[in-house]
Amino acid sequence: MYVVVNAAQSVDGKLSTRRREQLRISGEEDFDRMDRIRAAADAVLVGVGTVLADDPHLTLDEEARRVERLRNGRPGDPARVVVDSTGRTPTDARILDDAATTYLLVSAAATPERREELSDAGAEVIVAGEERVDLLEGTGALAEAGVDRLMVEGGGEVIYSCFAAGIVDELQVYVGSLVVGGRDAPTLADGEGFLEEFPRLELTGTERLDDGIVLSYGVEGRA
Ligand SMILES: NC(=O)C1=CN([C@@H]2O[C@H](COP(=O)(O)OP(=O)(O)OC[C@H]3O[C@@H](n4cnc5c(N)ncnc54)[C@H](O)[C@@H]3O)[C@@H](O)[C@H]2O)C=CC1
Ligand SMILES: Nc1nc(O)c(N)c(N[C@@H]2O[C@H](COP(=O)(O)O)[C@@H](O)[C@H]2O)n1
Repeated sequence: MYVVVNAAQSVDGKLSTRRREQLRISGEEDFDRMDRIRAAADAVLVGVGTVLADDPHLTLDEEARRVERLRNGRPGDPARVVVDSTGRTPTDARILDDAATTYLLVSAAATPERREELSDAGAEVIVAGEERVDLLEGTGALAEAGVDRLMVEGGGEVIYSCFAAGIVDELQVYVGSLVVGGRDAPTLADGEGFLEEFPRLELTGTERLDDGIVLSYGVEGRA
């Protein structure tokens, strides 16, 4: 499976404010670029923190659906994936509507009753891990379900875990021209943080879009 992480951050590395409310960092050109990455993916993944904060839909806009998905011979939207150990995704979340398949990666900590409720709400529930979702196991199950190319949109906890699990092949970051600040505001990679064996990146491209810049990286050690 090929994994591409895409996110938008402020100049000081924040994904949103300390209140964790959705913050528009990208402009129109960058949202179009994001849509093209979504269109090329078999599935788009976020953490439950993002679902609770943003209630995202994670579908394509009409133009991306028409041009990109059809061009790749795969009409329709990519699947949606939520990393959600205990099954906190609300059953009326937009991500559970019938616009596309939605996989919920839960752990054994999600009760059978909660798994059934989420399944009744339309989710394909996959159990991976004991306490927290085990991303290697979870992405392995997604690969078995036919996901060859996965886009990770965030937030900071899940992006960190993807790097820690060693599954990231490519990182694209849009750096918007604003300062957000706040020691408790989510950043591109939160979690525990690395003390050694930092993921090393190779800068593969830069592009000015809107009033910001896209930085593209490959991850060293990934073919
Ligand atoms: N600017 C951007 O591009 C984006 C911004 N955001 C922002 O990020 C914020 C949400 O980010 P976070 O709070 O970091 O939440 P998150 O979306 O990264 O979800 C983290 C949660 O997922 C669950 N989880 C289960 N297994 C896990 C594992 N193995 N590793 C990590 N998490 C696991 C935990 O409950 C954890 O708290 C919101 O403010 C949202 O608006 C989110 C996506 C993109
Ligand atoms: N690329 C990007 N730029 C921003 O400025 C953002 N705030 C985000 N957030 C992500 O986009 C999701 C919204 O998806 P829908 O429009 O609901 O499909 C949100 O949940 C974040 O993942 N991304």
